[in-house]
Formats: sequence, structure tokens, C-alpha cells
Amino acid sequence: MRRQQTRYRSDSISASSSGPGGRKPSITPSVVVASASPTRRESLVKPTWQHITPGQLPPKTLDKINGIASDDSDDDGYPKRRPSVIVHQRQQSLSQQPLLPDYMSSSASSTSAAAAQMYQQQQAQQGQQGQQHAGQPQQQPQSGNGFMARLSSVILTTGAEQQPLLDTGGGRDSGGGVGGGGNCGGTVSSIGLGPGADGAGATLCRSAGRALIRMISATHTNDDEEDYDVMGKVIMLGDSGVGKTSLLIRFRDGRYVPSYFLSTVGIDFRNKVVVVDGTRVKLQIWDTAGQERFRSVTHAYYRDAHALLLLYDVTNKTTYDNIRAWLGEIREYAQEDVVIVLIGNKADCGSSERQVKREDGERLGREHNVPFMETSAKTGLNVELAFTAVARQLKSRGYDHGDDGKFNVHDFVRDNTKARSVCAQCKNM
Ligand SMILES: Nc1nc2c(ncn2[C@@H]2O[C@H](COP(=O)(O)OP(=O)(O)OP(=O)(O)O)[C@@H](O)[C@H]2O)c(=O)[nH]1
Repeated sequence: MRRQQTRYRSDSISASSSGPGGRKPSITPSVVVASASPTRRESLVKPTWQHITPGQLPPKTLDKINGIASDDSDDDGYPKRRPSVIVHQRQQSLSQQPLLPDYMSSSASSTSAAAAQMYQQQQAQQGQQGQQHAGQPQQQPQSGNGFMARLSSVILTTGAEQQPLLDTGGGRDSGGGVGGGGNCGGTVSSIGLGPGADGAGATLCRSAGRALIRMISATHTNDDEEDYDVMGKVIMLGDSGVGKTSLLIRFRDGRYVPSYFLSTVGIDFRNKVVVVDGTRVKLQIWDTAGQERFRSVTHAYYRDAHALLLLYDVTNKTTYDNIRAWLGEIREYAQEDVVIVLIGNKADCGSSERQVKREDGERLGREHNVPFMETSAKTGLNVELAFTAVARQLKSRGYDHGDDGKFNVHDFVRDNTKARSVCAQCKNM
């Protein structure tokens, strides 16, 4: 049986230039007719490279990279003195993942050794924190791609100078902060490190004298995930601590880990296939770091996104107030026709913790013409709905090279949104 396969091609997007007035070009899905599923599987195994050229990066980020790129050598075919960030997504099974990536192992270069030392120290600190909180269950996050914390200690060296590129220290962007288990407007506690069990890594390649930051995101090798008809890239956005990672874990794995709060570093992704009326829609869901300092990194990912889930925390008014700024960024960096869903997360929390009414969220959604819903990663309220709405919209677009006009995401969300449910734990608070 011949099945139609639609994949959005990020290369076609990045290759095209901005239109008049700086408007971003719209996504052009390409339709490939696949003869059988092995073809699809083969196409996934091949790595997908996305080249983000300097013109696409904010000046600050470029400066960082330029600072690292000191010599002229170019032994792998890239132009001299033209640093580029290359993001490589590839299939990698758990067993292939080293506990410490090469650059962090003690046998590597001095830079790597320093990074490894820092990483190990932080691991030790985490262990101590675990002992201090002996009364609480020690959580071992089972992050799918685990890119997050492993990048925390990467150090780039230019001569004698060392500068951290990405780290996990510091407080919360929106002041809310959450400590272990304190989920409804909790207070700040330290941010631990915890590489995902099936982790991933970042490789710094300085061989050519230019900075090459390779972010390798791994994913479970799951045959089910590889068989799909339509694929779309979904990005989770919102301030730090609003629950992006928790929502993704709830959707992907159907679970919620109360004290799992490790601030995302950089960007991480997971795949999940959603079946919509017999069509398998593969969502490649990117979980971004909400912290301001990673903004320039995550901007680069907006451009070829097909859908954005924009979250705020109903127990933290600042995160709601910041939504307008997020929408401004989206207008600046994302495609014009990107699907946006506004989400007020932590709806399980009781009225004493709540700082944003549902009506306020609805009003904001109407104001910006985006569908709105409240969710709870804790209870699972409307989590499936958020992603299914996106999947349906992508399916609707994918098959017909544009909206077929039959699916209206606003109506779908309005008709299927469930009322708020308060979790038992929050009721007792
Ligand atoms: N009560 C409640 N707590 C939640 C919910 N979702 C997340 N949390 C808690 O909020 C904290 C932050 O959640 P994360 O998922 O790490 O937030 P994030 O947006 O990914 O944060 P960054 O990675 O820093 O951008 C964690 O302690 C979660 O347990 C929810 O639906 N209800």
C-alpha cells in the first residue's frame, strides 16, 4: 500500500529569504510519496543538519562564538572565519550514550577535563543536597534527551581565557521559582544537576579554529515513533518555571514528577506520534529554556517551527504579564502562519495560590487571536488536548499544502477544553 508522507522541510525554510518588509516566508511543506514504512525509517536515521548562519543569530551570540573562533584553519569544508552553529539531531539509542560525553571525560583535552571536573563537582553537590533532603524521595529524572543539564559545565577556552557558555546557576526569571515539590507558587531552592538517564551531549569542535557548537539530542529508539504520515516541529515557550518540561513529560510519558525541577539548559526535544483520524502525526516537541540568558539560543529554533505552545503559570502573575513580550518575540522570529496555543499551566493549584484568573487568560487569547486553555501537568488536565489541537492543525495543513479550511483550532479547543480540576494535594494546602 502506498501512503502519502508529508514532511515539513526545514531546509527549504532556511534557504529562502525574507520577503518584503522583513516578513518571514511561510512554511512550504513538501509531500513525498513513500512506498512503504522502511523508507520512512531510513529517512529518520539519516541525520538532519540545520545550518544557522551568522546572519540568523543575534549579535551577542555571534560575539560569543567569534570570540572562540580564533584560528583560520578550515579542514572540513566550511568558510574560514565564518563561525556557524550547527544543530544536529540524530537517532541514538540509550546504550550508545556515554555517561559523560567525550569532551567531559578525563582523558580529553584540558578544557574537557575542566568541564568534566565541574560536572563531577556538581554531581557531588547534588548528592549532598540529596542527603540533606533525606526525608524527601530523591528524584532521578528520566529525561528523554537529557541535553539539558549535561551542557551545564561546558567551558570554552580562548587561550588562557575561559568563559562559560551555558550553565545552570542563577535564579528564576520570573521570580516564582520552585523548589523540590513546591509546585503551587513555591519558593526558590537550588537548581540541581541531573543528566537524563538516556542523556545526550554537546560536543565542542575547535579543530577548524571556528566554534562549532554541536547539540546532539537523543531520543528513544521507538519503531512506533518512526512510522508517521505528517511531521511537525512544536516548540514550548514561556518563562522559566511555568511547567514546560513537566507538561511535555506528562504528554510524552504520562507521568508527573513533583519535585522534578531542573531548569532546562538550551534546548531539548522529544518525539511523539499522535494519531488523528487514522493519520499518524509525528510531533517533534522542543522544550526550550525559559531563562533569559538562553533566549538567543532558542530564538534560532523559532524560525522553522510549525506550532508554538506558549505557557504561563496561573500562580505567577509575572509569567502572565510576560506573555505579551513572548508574543512580540514570536512575531519577530517565527513564521507568520505558525500555530500558537496559549496555555495557563498549574490549573490544579487552589484559589489561594492562583494569581491569574481563567477569564484573564481567555481575554488575552481573544486579544491576540490565539486559542487558550488551562492545563495541569500535575493532574493531566487538558494536556492531551493541547498537543492534539496542534497535531490536528498540522494534519489539516500538511495534506493540502495549506489549511484545508475544515479544521478550526479555536473551535476545537473551545469544544474540548475541560473545566479546572483541583488536585488533592493542592486542596489541602
Ligand atoms: N502544581 C503544579 N506544579 C507544576 C505543574 N507543572 C509544573 N509544575 C512544577 O513547576 C516546577 C517547574 O516546572 P518545569 O517543568 O521545570 O518548568 P519549565 O518551564 O520547564 O522551567 P525551565 O526549564 O526553567 O524553563 C516544577 O517543580 C514542577 O513540578 C502543574 O501543572 N501543577
